[in-house]
Amino acid sequence: MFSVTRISNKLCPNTILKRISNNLQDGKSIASLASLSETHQLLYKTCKDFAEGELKPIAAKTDREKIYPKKQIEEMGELGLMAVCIPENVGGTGLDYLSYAIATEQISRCCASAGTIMAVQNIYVNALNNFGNDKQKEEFLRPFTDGKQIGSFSLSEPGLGSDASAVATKATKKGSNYIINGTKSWTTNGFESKGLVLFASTDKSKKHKGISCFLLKKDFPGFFVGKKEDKLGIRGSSTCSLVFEDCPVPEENVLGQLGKGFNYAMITLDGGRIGIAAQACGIAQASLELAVDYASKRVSFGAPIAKLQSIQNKIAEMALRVESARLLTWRAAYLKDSNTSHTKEAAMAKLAASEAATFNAHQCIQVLGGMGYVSDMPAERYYRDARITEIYEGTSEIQRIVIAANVFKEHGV
Ligand SMILES: Cc1cc2nc3c(=O)[nH]c(=O)nc-3n(C[C@H](O)[C@H](O)[C@H](O)COP(=O)(O)OP(=O)(O)OC[C@H]3O[C@@H](n4cnc5c(N)ncnc54)[C@H](O)[C@@H]3O)c2cc1C
Repeated sequence: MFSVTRISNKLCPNTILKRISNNLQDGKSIASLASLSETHQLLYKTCKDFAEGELKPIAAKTDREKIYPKKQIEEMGELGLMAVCIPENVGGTGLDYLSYAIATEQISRCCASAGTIMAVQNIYVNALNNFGNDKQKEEFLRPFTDGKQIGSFSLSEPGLGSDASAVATKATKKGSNYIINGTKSWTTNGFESKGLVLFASTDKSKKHKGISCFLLKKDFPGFFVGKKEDKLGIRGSSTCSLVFEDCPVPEENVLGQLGKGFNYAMITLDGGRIGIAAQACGIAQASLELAVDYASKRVSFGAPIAKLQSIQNKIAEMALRVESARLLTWRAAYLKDSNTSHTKEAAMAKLAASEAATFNAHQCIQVLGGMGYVSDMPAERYYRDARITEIYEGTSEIQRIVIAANVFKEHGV
């Protein structure tokens, strides 16, 4: 069995990713889109080995029994995967976004549920890091970097999803507190998380300019967790509604500036979409690998089905889609790392990768025939897991709107 402690001790006194982070700071090499730096290759191999040793064996049970993979998430925390792009001085791993994309793909290739938990946790810490003050970082970020405590990011409501400006949850100032009332839906990690980034309206008349962002702990009075949703896929990751009934939040828990919540959500989701694109690449890659392996072994009409041109066409198309999607994902990460605008590129990456994941999982089942349709093989799980990547953090329809708006802008229209 792969051991986090063993590999950490062998390679460095802290965690392997911290060592990688030091290499990056030494300026040894910067990632290019054509070939990964030595550092990123080492990260890739570490995450791949971990995921194959620790996540692949539990992925089917995690899905079937809807189990939160606590031990494995804590190990991912030890590896530095729960705060990948957070500076070391607040407990993070201090790596770049390309590293985050590489790591998320490898985790999701073996267990998409773990990939979801990791992606949303990284969104939570990134929001804290980008918009929080020092005191908020000490309370809501540092203790959330090692996988022992995780966080959630709650924007959606029963009446809002794609239209993120329609926040109905209210935050009313009373003395030195804001009193929160309302219901949030679809909160990933909502069942296990101890910290929450919450969006609520402090001034409904200002529409999206009246949305603010708050930091909450699970034990605040008036904060209730609803039932876990019974989902098609990513069943090891919890999705819950959250209910707030006269929940007092101290005014020092406003994240950033009042009325800037909508901007913060959009900026955070630009980065988050790169993570979901990477997750989708992982599912697309796993589907391709399974189809190739099966096609080389399954004999029909006296020869492996890999010899059939119709199977070869499917494999070619699957490989093309996942490699194209990965390049778009790495490009978006590279632009983010270069502090360059990446809204269009993140939307393109998410759109291409999520559609590659659903396409590849669909074709994988076709290549496996009947064996693709039963849970003895992971193809049907890939098919179910892939589907969410076209929905959360902006549906495919919304990604197309974002891309088109940016293309028109580029052309001065
Ligand atoms: C498993 C899961 C986990 C999630 N995790 C989180 C989380 O952690 N935090 C969080 O805040 N949210 C989360 N979400 C919510 C998710 O982001 C929303 O479900 C998603 O944004 C879509 O919103 P909706 O479900 O309200 O669909 P709607 O917005 O009602 O859309 C329904 C359909 O209409 C289309 N549509 C809507 N508006 C337009 C338009 N203007 N043009 C074209 N088509 C349009 C959509 O593309 C979609 O096909 C999660 C959802 C799921 C299912």
